Order: sequence, then structure tokens, then C-alpha cells
Amino acid sequence: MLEMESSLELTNSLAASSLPPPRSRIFKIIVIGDSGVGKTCLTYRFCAGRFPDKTEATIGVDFREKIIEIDGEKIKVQLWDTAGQERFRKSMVQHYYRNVHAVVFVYDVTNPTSFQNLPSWIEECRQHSLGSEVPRLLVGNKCDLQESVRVSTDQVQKFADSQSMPLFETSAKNPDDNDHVEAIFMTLAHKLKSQKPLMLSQPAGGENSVQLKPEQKLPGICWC
Ligand SMILES: Nc1nc2c(ncn2[C@@H]2O[C@H](COP(=O)(O)OP(=O)(O)OP(=O)(O)O)[C@@H](O)[C@H]2O)c(=O)[nH]1
Repeated sequence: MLEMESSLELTNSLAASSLPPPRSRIFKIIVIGDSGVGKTCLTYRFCAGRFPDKTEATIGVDFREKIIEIDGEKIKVQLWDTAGQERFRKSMVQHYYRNVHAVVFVYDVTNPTSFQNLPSWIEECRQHSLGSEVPRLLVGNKCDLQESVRVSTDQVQKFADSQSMPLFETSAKNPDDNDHVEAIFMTLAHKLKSQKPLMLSQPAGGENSVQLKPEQKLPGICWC
């Protein structure tokens, strides 16, 4: 009897473990801008909660992710940190523009060239079918560098308005700006959550690895 009960228990637990795991949505957000503006630091700050000890130029693309909860739903925010240097981008560009839900453009508030180059990043996105219909926002990073040359906020705000993008000025480095960095990505996540239909399925809190299911790829639906 005891043996039969144990084997029943075993059968039940096997049946339970073979049930499909709960699924969570994934928001794929790409982070774009000139080399050195702080894309890696911003994405790291959001996902790890601190400024990284050391960064090197991104080669190709890195991705980081964080599970967030909005209205009781667990959502995986996947940040694709793209290389700013042309020579590190070429081979990867096609890959990271696939199935993107939102774009974050970054410039360095102490580097006017990184602001002037924004139109070419916007154009690159447009060429990959990411126009103004896709949620986008603009981030001026390195606000902690008070003494340096500053790109005028008025000028940037006019540009952001002309592109219908919200503008955030922040610092990935300044500990006091933690909430701000968090707010930037949470704002996007809320916006994405309020849009329908979305996407994707993976076990909630699952591994970091990306499982591509090519047979399930559908336009506008992220299966990454
Ligand atoms: N003071 C200050 N320095 C920052 C900030 N964010 C990034 N940095 C520094 O700027 C440099 C470049 O930062 P990254 O995050 O690697 O820049 P990136 O945009 O990812 O660069 P690529 O990978 O080449 O495209 C590093 O030395 C960072 O420490 C910030 O908010 N304040």
C-alpha cells in the first residue's frame, strides 16, 4: 500500500513537472547611440542596480535583462546594449533590429557631437522599420559631470518634441539618480504593457539564455 501510494505520488509529481511552465512576456528594448555615451552603464545600472566597476567598448551587442512586475504581472525587460563603434556593429545590426518593441536613444550631455549624431541613429532605425510608431525615448546621460560643456536642454527638448520622444536627462553614475534610471525603463515598460497585442512566451524567471524558435516567429511578435 505504501509502495502504491509512493508510486502514485511519483506519477503525480511527474505529471506536474511536465505541465508547461507559467509564461511571461518579454519586452525587447534596444539602446542606441554613439560610442562612449554610457549605454552599457545605463543598462547595467537598471539591471544590476549599480554603476559597473569597469566597461569596455561593446562588440556587436550585449543583452541584459530584469524581471519587473506591473499590476501583478511579471514581465521580462530585455535590454539590448548595442555597440556605438561602427567597426563593432556591422555584423550584428540585422540581428538586433529584429522584433524590437521599443528604442532608447542615448547621447552624452557633455558631448555635443553625440547629440548632433542622433538623426543618423534615428535614420538607421527607420531603415530597419522602426519609425515613430514604435515607442522611443531620448536619454541625455552623464548629468553628474557638472563642470563640463553641456548640450543645452532647451535645444534637446526642441529636438525631442520634433521627434515626438520624451526626454530624460540622467546619470548612470550618480547614486542619487538610481530612481531616475529605473523610471526611464519603467516608463517604457508601462507604455509597452498598455499596448496590445504583445508577444512572447518563456518561463517566468527563466534562464538568461535566449531561445529562438524560428518556426514560431510572427511579424510584430517577439519569440526571442
Ligand atoms: N561621469 C559619468 N561617466 C559615465 C556615465 N555613464 C558612463 N560613463 C563612463 O563613460 C564611459 C563609456 O561608458 P559605456 O557605458 O561603456 O559607453 P557605451 O555607450 O556603452 O560605449 P560603446 O560600447 O563603445 O558603444 C565609461 O568610462 C563609463 O564609466 C555617467 O553617467 N557619468
